[in-house]
This record gives sequence, C-alpha cells and structure tokens, in this order.
Amino acid sequence: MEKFVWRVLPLLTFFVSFIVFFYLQDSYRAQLHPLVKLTQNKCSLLHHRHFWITSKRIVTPQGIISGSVEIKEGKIISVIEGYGKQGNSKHEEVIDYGDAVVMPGLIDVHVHLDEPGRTAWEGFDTGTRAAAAGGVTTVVDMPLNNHPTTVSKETLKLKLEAAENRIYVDVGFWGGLIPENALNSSILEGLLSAGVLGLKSFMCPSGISDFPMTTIHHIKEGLSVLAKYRRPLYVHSEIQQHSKKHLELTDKGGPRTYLTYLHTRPPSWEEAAIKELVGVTKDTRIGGPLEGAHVHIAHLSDSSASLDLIKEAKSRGDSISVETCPHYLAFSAEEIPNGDTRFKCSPPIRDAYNKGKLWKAVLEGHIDLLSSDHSPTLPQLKLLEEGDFLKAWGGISSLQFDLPVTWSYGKKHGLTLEQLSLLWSKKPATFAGIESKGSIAVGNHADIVVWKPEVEFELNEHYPVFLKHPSLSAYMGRRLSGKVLETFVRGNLVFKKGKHAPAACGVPILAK
Ligand SMILES: NC(=O)N[C@H]1NC(=O)NC1=O
Ligand SMILES: [Zn+2]
Ligand SMILES: [Zn+2]
Repeated sequence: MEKFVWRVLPLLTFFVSFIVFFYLQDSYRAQLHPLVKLTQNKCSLLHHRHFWITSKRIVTPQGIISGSVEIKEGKIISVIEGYGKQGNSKHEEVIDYGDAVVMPGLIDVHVHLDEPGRTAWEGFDTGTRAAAAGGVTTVVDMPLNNHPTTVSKETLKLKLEAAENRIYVDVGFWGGLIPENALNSSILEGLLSAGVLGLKSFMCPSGISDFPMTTIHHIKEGLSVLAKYRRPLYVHSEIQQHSKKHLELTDKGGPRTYLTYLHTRPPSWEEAAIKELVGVTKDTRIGGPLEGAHVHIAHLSDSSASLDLIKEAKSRGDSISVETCPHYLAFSAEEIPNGDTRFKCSPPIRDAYNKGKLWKAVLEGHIDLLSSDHSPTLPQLKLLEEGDFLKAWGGISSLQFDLPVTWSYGKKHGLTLEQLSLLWSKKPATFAGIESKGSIAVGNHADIVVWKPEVEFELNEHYPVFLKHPSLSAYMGRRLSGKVLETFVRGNLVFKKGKHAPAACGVPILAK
C-alpha cells in the first residue's frame, strides 16, 4: 500500500499542479485581458483601431480634397476622394468632420523641453500636452537648456528616461555639438549611433554654461562625422560683432527700451555667421568632401544680406536649408512695448519692412520650413516687472500656438493651407529624416490635426493653455483665428475639446 502511495503521489502532485497552473493562468488572462485593453484605450480618446475620417477639406500632397482617410493600427491605409465615402471596409466607424480641415499634424523641429534638470522651465509632460493641444504631433527637442545638456550617449539616455511615459506626442532629439565632442569623434559617433536625429551648435554664447559655442573649425569637424551618418547640423547662426556705433546706440534708450536690445544684436551678426557657414557648405555638394552632411540655419530673422547668402549657396547646389519662426512673422520691433520682455529672443524681432520681406521669402519657398524655437524659462528670469531687455532671458514661449499664429498672420499675406502644411509638416519631416510622418499619404503614421481656420478666439486667461508658464507667452492677449478641434498621433486621439487622452503614449523617435 505504502509503495503504491509513493508511486502515485508524484503523479498526483504533477497532475494537480498542472490543473492549478492552467487555472491560474486562465484567471490571470481573464484579469489581464481587460487591463491590456484599458491601457490601449488610455492612449486614445477613441476606442477604434480601424476607422475612417471624412471631411470636405483634407490637405494631401496632391492638393485639398473632399474625401476620406482610412486609419488602421496607427497608419493611414487608404485615402479616397468623396466626402462621406468609404472604400471596401464599409463596416468601420466613420468620424465626420464636415468642413473642418484635416491636415497632417505639425512637426515642430525646434523645441526646448528643458528636462531633465530644468523641468521648472518646461517639461516633457507640459510641453507635449501643449503640443497636442496645438495640433503639433511631433516635436524635436533641443540639446540645451536641460541639465546636463545632451552632448553624449549617456546624456541622451537621461533624456530618454525622463521622457518615458510622459510624452503625449512623438519626440525626436537633437544632440549638441560643443568644442569638447567636436574634437573627439568617438563621443559624437556614440551620440549619433544612440539615435539623435542630427546635431545642434551655437556660433555665439548660448546662455547655458554647459553648452559652449563652437567656431567654424569645430563645425567642420562635426560635419565630417555627420556626413558619414547623413544627418544635419542645426546652427544658431549669429557671431558677436563689436562695433562702436552699436555700443553708442545701446547707451541711448536704457535697458527697458526694445530698440536698445535690437541694436545690441544687429543683422550683421547673422550675416557674419552665415558667411562662414556658406564657406563650408560648398563641400556638401554632390561629389564634395562633405557630401552627406547638411547645414540648417536656425531661426533666421534677417531677410536681407543673410537671406541672399543662403539663396546663393542653394543655387550653387550646397546642402543647406533655413527656417524662420512665427514670432518673426507676427511681430515687428516698432510695436514691442518698452519693458515687455516676453518679446525678447535672439536673434531679435526686427522692423516691419524686414518682416514683409521675410513673408515674401516664406511664400516664394526660399525659407524651407517653420519652427517655434519654444524656449521658456522661469517667470523671475524673464524679469517681467523690471522689464530689462538686456538682462532678461531670451526666448519665446509659443509651442501651442504654432498653427493659429502662422495662419492668422499668414492668411493676410496670401498663405494657403497647402503651403502651411508644407512649411509645418512635410519639409520638417524631410529635414529631420522622419519620412513616415508629415503628409496624409498611404503608409504614413496617422498624425493628424483637425481644425477650423475660420474660428476666431481670444488668447486670454480663460483660454486653456498647457504650457508650463502661460503668462510668459508673447501671444497672450492676441485675437487669433484657427481653432484646433482634435489631434491624432499614430491613430490615437490624444486631444479633443480641451482634454487629453488619459495616458501619455507618445514615443521617442530615434535615428537608425
Ligand atoms: N538657449 C536658448 O534657448 N536660446 C534661444 N532663445 C532664443 O531666443 N534664441 C535662442 O537661440
Ligand atoms: Zn538659437
Ligand atoms: Zn532654440
């Protein structure tokens, strides 16, 4: 009998464990299944993974159509003409946007999210919520104002850790080119191999102590590494010039006068930097020693000599591009009130004549793309009360208003929806190397903004602003047109009627 028990017991134990294992497994699944579903749904205010969007105004690479876009598992799988129509998959949900504009989400390639280290200035959570609320579906984060700056693969890792589960839109990263890594190609290669989309450098002091400026010598070194990776160099293009005339002018109005600040950074700073850069970009031409590298001029404000230099370099076949920002297109120096440091940025906002020429260059395609250079700080560093333009932090807070600001001011100059979409989506995607985004085309990510260009609103204290420091924004108090209704990131409805999806499901974009 005892012998029998000893023989059967292991078998019985095995059998019972088998049953218990499968029972637990099953009940675990039963619990897990709805949980998994819930997590997915938390990414989106919409519960379908396969659906259609229909509208009378869809901005596509072939023009504006009245039609429908089919979205499945985060991607655009068909685009057809005919409002309200569905293709073969007739049983899927259709969201009808009527005559609201359906456009590719904006890609803002110049955003300072300042995390880790200066989250009190701006952060992944607040910055990307603001982006989503403004129809911006991808941002590319700058390597400075965060601490430490993103200048090595180790510091990029800190960025990625800080961003985890906290980004509401997709986020790419620029690495920093500073003298230290410019002279050590293995650090740069480590940073590029870790996935930054390209590098950024300053040709004048950046205002951040661990982000020193580079000379043209460092820039050449950086470009020789970038050429191998076929990624761009983004340059803050101003070189400090000392001229007696400017110093005299500076003394006249005092630090609360906007003109005083304007005179401290004349267009000759931009011209000097761009002159040096175009001396190097000749080597980026096809067959040249730096073929594969590309130079991108950040936030051009001077629409005269600096722009001419860029146009000439382009016509010679150099690999060079240029952006400007909404604040240079919306404001002019003449209207900036004394002491209102919300308008302080570098390079400075210039006069109305310059602004007119800048718009002309944008509309004629000489300026490749737009970006915000969203660069907030703490209110106390903006010195709003003192109003000292010389001491205040330079940087405009605008990320959430990219679309309505560009549209409100641009339509007066004849800007079309197609141009708007090229400047804010297609061209930035190409420049940053994120080709799966930037247009409503089959195979692309379903990154979409739905908005009403005709709806006007006042940006006052009742308006839901998601930026960390709304009061710093130079756009507060303005009446704008172009209201964002809904924003999709990879098919997830991340923003609707002033509300965000419960979970932050943006993903980091890393270059391979
Ligand atoms: N460090 C930093 O963000 N600087 C930016 N601010 C600004 O106005 N121009 C810049 O380059
Ligand atoms: Zn800059
Ligand atoms: Zn910047």
